[in-house]
Amino acid sequence: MKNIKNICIIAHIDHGKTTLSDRILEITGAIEPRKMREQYLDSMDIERERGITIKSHPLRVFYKSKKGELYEINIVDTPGHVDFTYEVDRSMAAVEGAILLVDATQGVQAQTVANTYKALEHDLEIIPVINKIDLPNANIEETESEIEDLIGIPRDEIHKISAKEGTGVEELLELILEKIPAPTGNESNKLKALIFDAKYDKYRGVIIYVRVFDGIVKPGDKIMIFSNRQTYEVSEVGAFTPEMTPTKSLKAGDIGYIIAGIKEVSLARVGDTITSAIEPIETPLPGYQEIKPMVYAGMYPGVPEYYEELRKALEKLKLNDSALVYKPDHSPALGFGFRCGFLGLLHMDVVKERLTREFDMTVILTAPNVEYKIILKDGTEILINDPAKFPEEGEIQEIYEPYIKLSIITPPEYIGKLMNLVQTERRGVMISTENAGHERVVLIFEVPLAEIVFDFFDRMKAVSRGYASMDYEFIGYRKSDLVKVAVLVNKEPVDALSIIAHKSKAYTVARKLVDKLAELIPQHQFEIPIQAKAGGRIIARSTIKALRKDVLAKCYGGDVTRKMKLLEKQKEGKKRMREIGRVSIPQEAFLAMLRIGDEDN
Ligand SMILES: Nc1nc2c(ncn2[C@@H]2O[C@H](COP(=O)(O)OP(=O)(O)OP(=O)(O)O)[C@@H](O)[C@H]2O)c(=O)[nH]1
Repeated sequence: MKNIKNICIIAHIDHGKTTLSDRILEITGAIEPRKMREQYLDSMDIERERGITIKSHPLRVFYKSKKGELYEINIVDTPGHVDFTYEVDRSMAAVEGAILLVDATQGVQAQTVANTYKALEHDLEIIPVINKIDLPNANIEETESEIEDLIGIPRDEIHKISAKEGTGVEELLELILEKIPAPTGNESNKLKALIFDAKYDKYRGVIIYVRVFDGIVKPGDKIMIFSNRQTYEVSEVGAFTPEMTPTKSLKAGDIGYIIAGIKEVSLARVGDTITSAIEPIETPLPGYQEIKPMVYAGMYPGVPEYYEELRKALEKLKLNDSALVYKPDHSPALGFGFRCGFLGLLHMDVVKERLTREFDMTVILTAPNVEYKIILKDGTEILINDPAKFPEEGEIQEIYEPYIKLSIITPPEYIGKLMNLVQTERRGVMISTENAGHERVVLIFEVPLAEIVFDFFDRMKAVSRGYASMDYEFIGYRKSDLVKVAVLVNKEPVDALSIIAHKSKAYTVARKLVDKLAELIPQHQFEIPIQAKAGGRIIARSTIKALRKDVLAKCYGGDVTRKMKLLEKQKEGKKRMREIGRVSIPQEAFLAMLRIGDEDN
């Protein structure tokens, strides 16, 4: 087993992870250069379009060292987005070492630091690597200072490469052999394997990505998934070369996949342990957690009759997305739908896009929310993630909201604007600042999660001209002074539009919300008042003036087909509207809350 090395690559988006993997595949001759791109990059369209990799395949290559010894190197991917922190953690539990890859033109970013700390917690051996040294604007010395200051690795240990041109990549492979410890574990022990990812395949069911710590697993074996005690018979095991290639077995130290007729990914969750059904181990691998959603939103079919279709689509999505949770819900305004939980806003967008692309479903999503903990006057504690279901003010004793530790890395010139954004606009409190090299500062804040789930990322990028990067972690619930702001359209409450706001901001938020709604809801034949109500009082009001014009008036004298077209167009538009009382509310209005910051940008 001493000739196996298992590693992950920690890198910020675009710092060159894929390019480095490609080069390694090429150098080790795992794949013909001509075939490489299409084969390796088989991730989802959405990921490509947004320029992020949520997760790609692990890789297994064989490398003959300069001394002539043959090694198996397994490279596991770590997703580069804060929504998927738990998956990063589990991927790290599957390996013994990490390559910390930093772009010489961009320097160290927040996510890179967070993931490096995580690697240190897992006791991984870290090899720091500066990439893109071929570029004329590479700032190698400054990047070295940043790595030294932020991570505490001396600069003479930092390796330099150009993943694009291949410079230093072979030396990097030698460094991996030299520095990364071989996996420990014993083939003759009982089977103990960690699930670090799972994908759903239409034809083959769930494909589990595993790291075997002890024992051997092969086709025909009966395995058990530890947390739910379900047993399955293994039909295939294999390695990622990079395409899935069946092997006779997977042994202690190996990374590979198992197929065992599992029907949905939620039965084989990331972090769970696989053991033998005949001779199970007693204690599972540490670190398994049920994934908990951070952000919730209501999801309703664009047309009410499509409820059943939406239910089926969500069921299918859930087959390969174990982090998605949903339960049936009903809103007086929007009818039957679902309350869905997501890991974060990126995850929410991915789900929404997949519904559109893969199932041709248009959905109405309400503004995302965090989950509040409420202590009622009678002492009961409840968790609420839907503002519409907030108890009456008179029943509430105390409200607690989730807080996060937010770290932002930025060039010093943007400190003022960022502090203003976090402290003045988002109720954040600064905890510390620290210099990293000469050109970067790390700012640490504590902020309510609710304040960053909306448009924080975009605002941060805007005020820092794209230079700041962020990362956050959940730190617990804190008592807070919050109120529900309900919205009435034409005197009727529209539950799906209600929001939770801090008391100090309720007036401003309510004002902006009613104004935005007045912009987004089209004029009708009558005047429509839009009111915001909090603590039993109307705190803001806006009015949509009555429409006097007849739509067909402008067609006067025109031919009948033109009139028909116009009416047809109106009908199309109506599909995306919801009738609340006598008022048609377009889908955008339900996300008005997300857009009230638009004019400040
Ligand atoms: N000049 C130069 N460009 C590089 C080098 N390495 C990567 N690049 C370029 O940097 C860009 C991003 O590289 P990727 O390998 O896609 O980065 P990544 O980290 O995999 O990005 P994500 O998968 O989106 O997280 C691409 O345009 C690469 O061609 C290098 O050593 N030199």
